[in-house]
Amino acid sequence: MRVSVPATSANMGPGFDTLGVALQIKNQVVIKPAKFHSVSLKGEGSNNPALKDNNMFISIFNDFYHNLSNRRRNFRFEFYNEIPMSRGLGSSSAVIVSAIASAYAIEGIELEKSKLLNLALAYENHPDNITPAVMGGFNVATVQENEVKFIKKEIPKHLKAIVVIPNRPISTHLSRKTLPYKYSKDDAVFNISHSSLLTAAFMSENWEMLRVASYDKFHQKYRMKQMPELFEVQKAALNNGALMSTLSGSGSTFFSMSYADDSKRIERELRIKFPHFKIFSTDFDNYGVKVDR
Ligand SMILES: Nc1ncnc2c1ncn2[C@@H]1O[C@H](COP(=O)(O)OP(=O)(O)O)[C@@H](O)[C@H]1O
Ligand SMILES: N[C@@H](CCOP(=O)(O)O)C(=O)O
Repeated sequence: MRVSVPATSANMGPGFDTLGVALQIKNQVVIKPAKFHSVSLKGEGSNNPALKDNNMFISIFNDFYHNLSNRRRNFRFEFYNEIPMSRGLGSSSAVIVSAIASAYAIEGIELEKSKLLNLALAYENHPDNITPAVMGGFNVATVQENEVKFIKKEIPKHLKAIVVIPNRPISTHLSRKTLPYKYSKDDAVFNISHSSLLTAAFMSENWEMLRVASYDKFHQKYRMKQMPELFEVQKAALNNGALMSTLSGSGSTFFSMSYADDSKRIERELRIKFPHFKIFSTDFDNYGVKVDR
């Protein structure tokens, strides 16, 4: 059985804890019944021995598997990870979503995506990564009475994402603690209006409006202060034709979006200016988590 799940870029600038997109950067896990428990890891995290012992995927998988199954079984877990950890590309959401989906799939139990999403909420209480990880596409999401309420929009093929991934990890949990406890009414209105405009731009495919809508006063400047070079990345991406350029989740990755025709040029210019960062363009994912039995 194989489960794949996309990376996600949350917030999209002003949509703190609300907006997110899924990217064609994937983690995959293959799970096979076996005589003994074993783990193999390829790609991101493969140089981290701790992930072979106390792995967040395996502990969530076991929680669900033991609740769903009356049998005791051992498994071989083969992980193929493309999503870098603690870089603001939703690695933790990917783990949560794929672990829950895997436990149901290995027991042969159908799990509706909406139920999977609500189960994932118990592990990550902001819905902006888990929603696109499950559903794919661009999503606006909120939580009401312990349920995720969301609207999804597929992203057309003529748009690309360009990611700039610094070497430095940022823990989402710690980074959230550096944000202000209260905001002024002016800042709140700024973010509500920009986030609403950005959502309307996606829904109506008015891509030019992203150039106006993607600014934020809630989190980016506080987080980007830790890595001031990110302000230069944002400026360079926008000057070279990106439609929007924002901190991805809590960082450290910077996410930009452009027409496909512009993406290679933007990627090239960013690579020249920031040779020490990993930079590439990628498609959006419109499907979300995928289970092959
Ligand atoms: N492939 C993985 N396998 C196991 N655990 C992972 C994996 N990817 C991420 N994690 C867990 O998620 C944590 C990173 O979560 P977080 O700080 O929210 O970063 P991100 O912005 O990438 O979601 C890691 O420290 C690790 O505990
Ligand atoms: N809204 C959250 C998003 C965190 O995304 P991640 O990919 O960094 O986990 C936040 O801004 O804290």
